[in-house]
Amino acid sequence: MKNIALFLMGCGGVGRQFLQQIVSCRSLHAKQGVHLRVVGVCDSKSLVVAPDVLTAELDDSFLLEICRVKSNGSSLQTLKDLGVCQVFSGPEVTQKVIDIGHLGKSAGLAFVDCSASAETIGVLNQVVNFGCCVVLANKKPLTVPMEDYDKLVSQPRRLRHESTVGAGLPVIASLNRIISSGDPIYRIIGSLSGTLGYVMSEVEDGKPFSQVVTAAKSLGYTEPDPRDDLGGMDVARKALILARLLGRRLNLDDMKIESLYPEEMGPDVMPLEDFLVNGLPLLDKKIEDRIKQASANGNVLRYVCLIDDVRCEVGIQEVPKDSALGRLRGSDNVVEIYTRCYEKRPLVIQGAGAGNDTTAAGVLADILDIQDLFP
Ligand SMILES: NC(=O)C1=CN([C@@H]2O[C@H](COP(=O)(O)OP(=O)(O)OC[C@H]3O[C@@H](n4cnc5c(N)ncnc54)[C@H](OP(=O)(O)O)[C@@H]3O)[C@@H](O)[C@H]2O)C=CC1
Ligand SMILES: N[C@@H](CC=O)C(=O)O
Repeated sequence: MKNIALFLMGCGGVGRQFLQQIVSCRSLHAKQGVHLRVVGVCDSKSLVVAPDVLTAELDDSFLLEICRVKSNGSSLQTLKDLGVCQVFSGPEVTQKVIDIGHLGKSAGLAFVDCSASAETIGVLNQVVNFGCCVVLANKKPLTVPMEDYDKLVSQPRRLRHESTVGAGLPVIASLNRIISSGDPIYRIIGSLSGTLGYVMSEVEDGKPFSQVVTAAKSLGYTEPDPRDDLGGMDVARKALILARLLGRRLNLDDMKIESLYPEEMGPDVMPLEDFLVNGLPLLDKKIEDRIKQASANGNVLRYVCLIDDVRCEVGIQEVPKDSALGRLRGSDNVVEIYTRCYEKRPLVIQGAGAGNDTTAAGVLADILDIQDLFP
């Protein structure tokens, strides 16, 4: 039986779904001759770890208890019946996580980043250096300045990040296959935000913007702060990840990013709760008017991402209702890839582009994909 040791960073909507999928896929994985051994889990403040990272694991009932505690909004410190597991909190957590990476060096260990933090890059770069694998749902480690990015991607066979673009859709895998076949990629165009896709199509159907954004948040489509989606930053990160995969040496600062909310409603000015309760309704009329105007022209609004040899940009565009982008509904993403082989008729990838379930499934598939790197 192949034994894959995992350490999970981030136990929010995606992280919990990931743990639940591991537990529910036990018999399937056993048939495939694989066992996923979760050795530790951390959130923003605490860490729970098995007594011996080389041999022990957090058992399934304990993993489900972690999910229960975290979904109640409690800290890992409130976990009862720890048995032989240990909990750490505060400033020592980061060093403990790095120590675990060091231990995992010989036996094989994958760090799974399901956080939404830019701060995990320090730990990830250290554990990559130790020889660990890294699997990401978190886009931020891939959109750091180039110097840190280069370190993270220095061992490409040990890095997987399918869920960072298009949730569970096979966007990265398809691009990697095209790149390795030597087929030049001329252009990528698409709608890569599940949240903005859902918001635009629901507002088109007559619902208020503020109500639809709140629904997208509760459906698990948005980032922890939906302004990351509404401000275009989340799509910009996805576009940057794709552009860097194509070899472009760009940073987020180089990109033009169009926002659906004004600066005075930004995270540095307005607390999240205030934005959700008071800020969002103030935007209803403006968005509704823009959508009506597009409709009067026979069009719909879509938040579009475009990457070619010179451009890497994201923003709102009016597109014909009956185009591939215009026909998108709900949280679906669509990506069109134009290459020498797909010159006139692009390779098109389409489907659910957000949600905890599909994202976690993408992470799980990435892990099974690197099983050959484990003893
Ligand atoms: N939902 C979706 O459709 C998709 C999501 N993603 C990505 O998945 C990631 C997770 O999203 P989601 O689950 O919704 O986010 P949540 O906000 O629900 O959860 C984030 C988790 O990360 C933890 N965390 C924060 N900082 C750190 C840190 N420095 N180290 C370790 N853990 C940390 C939080 O801790 P605490 O509990 O203490 O706050 C929390 O448990 C995001 O990066 C998102 O962009 C990617 C594709 C699709
Ligand atoms: N918030 C993101 C989730 C996936 O990356 C989106 O809406 O697409």
